[in-house]
Amino acid sequence: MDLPLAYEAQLPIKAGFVQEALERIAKLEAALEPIQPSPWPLGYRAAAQYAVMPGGGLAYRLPGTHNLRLLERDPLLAPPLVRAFEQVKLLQLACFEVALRGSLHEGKVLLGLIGGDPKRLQPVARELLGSSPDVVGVVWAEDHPAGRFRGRVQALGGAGTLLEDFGGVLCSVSVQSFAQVNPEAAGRMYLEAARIAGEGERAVELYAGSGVLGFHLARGFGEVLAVEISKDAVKRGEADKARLGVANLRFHRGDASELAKLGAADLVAVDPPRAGLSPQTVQALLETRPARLLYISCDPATWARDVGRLAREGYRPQLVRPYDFYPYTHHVEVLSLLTLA
Ligand SMILES: C[S@@+](CC[C@H](N)C(=O)[O-])C[C@H]1O[C@@H](n2cnc3c(N)ncnc32)[C@H](O)[C@@H]1O
Repeated sequence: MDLPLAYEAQLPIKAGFVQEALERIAKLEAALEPIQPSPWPLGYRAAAQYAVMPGGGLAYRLPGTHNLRLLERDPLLAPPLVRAFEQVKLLQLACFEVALRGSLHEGKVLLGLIGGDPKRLQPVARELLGSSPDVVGVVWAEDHPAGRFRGRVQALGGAGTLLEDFGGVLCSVSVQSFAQVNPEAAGRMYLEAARIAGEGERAVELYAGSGVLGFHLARGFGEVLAVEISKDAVKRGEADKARLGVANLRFHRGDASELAKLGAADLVAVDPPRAGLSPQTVQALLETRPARLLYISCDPATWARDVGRLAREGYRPQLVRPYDFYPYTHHVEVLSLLTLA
């Protein structure tokens, strides 16, 4: 049996990934703040995706292969998702993948069925919604070459969103667009991000998702503009803004590289996907030259590439803190603040 590394032993290794990326890729010397552990080493995940086994059951796809490993249980899942997993794994599902998104705040789960024919999946969705105390909404999504939830999405019944607590701010989550998978760890990070971002007249948040960080920044800035490409995320953000009554946060559906057209800001915050900033977005940042740049990343290598590039143009890291959002995986999140020298 493979015994995983004890949780406490994983933390210095992950902090080491970030330190090494900073030194070897960004070519910068800077002391890291201590890594922030996840509040829960197991049972932390509020979102997960599985392949559906041809004869039934849920499986992980082994990295870099088409091989599947059938799962009896998934110890990383948070309690509401554990119960949903137990129900969903017993269903005969004529689809390719399932996605679960839960809320720790509400104790409920949304289910996404990916691939197959939505008409054929409708009866099983209805049956699940009628019998499950945990699964409260089901959507179908086309199996799209550009990735999960990039094509058509159709509601099969029940709720489309749930409310989740991210650092004391209740924001909506859906199965088809991004929200952090470890809400308690992420909530701590959003609070620290807003603290180090400080105050000012105007902040622009790029790669904003539904604006969870933006709601935190809106306490310290006169106006926050949240820029996001996903229609579903912006729709959720607009609904959250109305529910929370936050008048000084605005959403702009568009590409992060449009920054230079969006007006001056005291602070620009970025939280890109794993690929990091596009060359056009780096260019736009260098044209805009905000005095403070908050950079949140889920990939230390692309973060260090971008930080190295920005450092050659005068930015210096003032604070770098790794966060462990993903215990028992090799992933690590980085919170950083760069300022103009
Ligand atoms: C890592 S998520 C961060 C979301 C948000 N900051 C949060 O904490 O929930 C990255 C987000 O960037 C969005 N995105 C990806 N490419 C983009 C682009 N070129 N311009 C704007 N947003 C983009 C994705 O849809 C996703 O919501």
